[in-house]
Amino acid sequence: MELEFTDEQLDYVNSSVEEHTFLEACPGSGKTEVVAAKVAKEISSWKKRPGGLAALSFANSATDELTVRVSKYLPFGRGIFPHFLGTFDSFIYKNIVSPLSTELTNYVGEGGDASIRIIEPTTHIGYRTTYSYAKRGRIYANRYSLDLKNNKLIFDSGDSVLDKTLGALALSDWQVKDFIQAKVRMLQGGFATYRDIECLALEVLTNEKYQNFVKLLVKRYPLFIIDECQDLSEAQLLIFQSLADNGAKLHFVGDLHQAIYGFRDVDPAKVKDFVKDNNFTCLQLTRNFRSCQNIVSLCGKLTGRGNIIGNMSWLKPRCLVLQYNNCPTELIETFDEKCSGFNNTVVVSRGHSILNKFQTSVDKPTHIQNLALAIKLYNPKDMERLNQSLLKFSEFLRFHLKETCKPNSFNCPQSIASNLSWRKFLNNSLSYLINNGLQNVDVQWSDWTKDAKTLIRSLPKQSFCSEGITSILTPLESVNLVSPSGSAKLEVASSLAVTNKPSFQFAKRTIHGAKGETHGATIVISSTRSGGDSHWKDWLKDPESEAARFAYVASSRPRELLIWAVKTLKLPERKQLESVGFTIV
Ligand SMILES: Nc1ncnc2c1ncn2[C@@H]1O[C@H](COP(=O)(O)OP(=O)(O)OP(=O)(O)O)[C@@H](O)[C@H]1O
Repeated sequence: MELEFTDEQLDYVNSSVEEHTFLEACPGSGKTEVVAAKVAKEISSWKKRPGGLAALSFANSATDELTVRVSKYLPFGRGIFPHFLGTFDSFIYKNIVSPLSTELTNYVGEGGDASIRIIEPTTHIGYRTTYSYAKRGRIYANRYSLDLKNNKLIFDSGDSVLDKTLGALALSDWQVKDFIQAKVRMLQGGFATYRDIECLALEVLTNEKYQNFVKLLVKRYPLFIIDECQDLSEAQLLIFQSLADNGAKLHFVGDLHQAIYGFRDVDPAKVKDFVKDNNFTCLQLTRNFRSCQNIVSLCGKLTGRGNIIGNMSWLKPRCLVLQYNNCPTELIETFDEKCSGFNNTVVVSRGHSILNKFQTSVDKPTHIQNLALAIKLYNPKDMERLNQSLLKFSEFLRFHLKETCKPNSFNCPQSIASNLSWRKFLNNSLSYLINNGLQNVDVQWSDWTKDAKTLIRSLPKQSFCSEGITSILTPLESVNLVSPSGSAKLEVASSLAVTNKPSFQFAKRTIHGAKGETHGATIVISSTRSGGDSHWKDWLKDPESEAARFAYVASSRPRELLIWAVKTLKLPERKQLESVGFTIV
């Protein structure tokens, strides 16, 4: 269906590319469509060849979506070159760091190819500090990055306890040197994390030595359009500051009220300052085409934003609070009843542990429990369960293969080009494991694990594994699987306690996973205790906080019905929720 753009949307599509511009887009405002129309318009009338524009997103899925929509506006067969549509990470890797990789790292490569290999912080590699720290042994050089602006180390290993422990250390100069030297050795060996690539890009942009390169880079890419700009970290803002200082024009598009990546040093206040300091022209999209006004008004109160227009208001309440005594799963039948008739109901919560309650009694499955859950949930006739099953199996494999994986792709290793072939492999493997008896979970963990070990070791030899997949499965040939600690004599099925309730068909997402989605009805589950960012009281405490933004992102997903499921309320608490616009059921 062709959209008729609103005046606000057209203002952005027709905006000048000779000025820095910030398009503040409320939820459901058709931001992706508007950005696609803008990119296509600029491509069609582009006068700065051989330069091109760079339209950057933060996830591969967002880039794919943008590319499809841009192509729709362009004449058939029209290529994208000299323009760049891709992720921020791939842009700086390909256009800033790769051309200078040997100069930056001393990595000479092989056969004239000095491409740096990207690795994840969780990968085990041979580069470590010389000394041990915090009783955690020698630290892998890909577990941390260097914060050049503030002159400190940032620990970002994916293991929050380790990160906290190491982050709290008061390091002496010789210790900092040890960390830096390990990092230098890793870079010299041709490996880097995406955060290292950011550091190297900053080095290029700020070191006078590379001034001519930067001048050419800005000629090559005089315009940057950045989607979801609220997710820009401090280091990424520094990169854009240097590009702007050298003459590039920036278009930021996003919603500062949807910034939920505080854990990776993202602070929307910094983006706001950047926009102000660089005199951006500010435009707004204030029409929400997704949600009815009842939901839009409530969301406005969460983050103190009141000028958004939604779809038609309903007289019947569309924002409900349901109460549970101990566990939100008590409400499964009420959810069914309240959401019947709405397409696409999704249960959303801050973390996985609440969502897992709707599936299993295991809060944080270990890798062997992931394998058993994958087997137990496998059902090719039920897409939701099949996806859960493939995901759990891919997590099990990721743990054992230690490969660097692509995001949002069922942990598909970087070296496997096709996500689809990886998914097929996961499916074939599960079906192989099940056909060979692993679906019998009415046995003790010790027996089940023994069988699982034999079958997993034989996986690389199966005919459904392509050559590429077989080569990365080598670690499985000698894999050792053991029962979850203290559970060897317990029955697998009962200790997993997977919910088989057929009526509970709703999809489940964390708030991060639900970002950008549209639902018919959204059920947001609050945790039982406040004090973090997963409880409704945390969400209502301060409209400027990240907790409020979590509630905002989750609650702005539904078209028709928003439910918050909370632990039994006292009278003042009921009043508090009613004052935001909820009807307490
Ligand atoms: N001018 C328009 N007229 C009618 N519908 C529109 C218009 N612009 C956008 N829409 C519709 O609005 C809906 C929401 O758009 P979209 O999902 O792109 O929102 P978004 O801005 O990316 O939201 P969020 O930031 O919450 O992810 C889509 O179904 C889109 O087709």
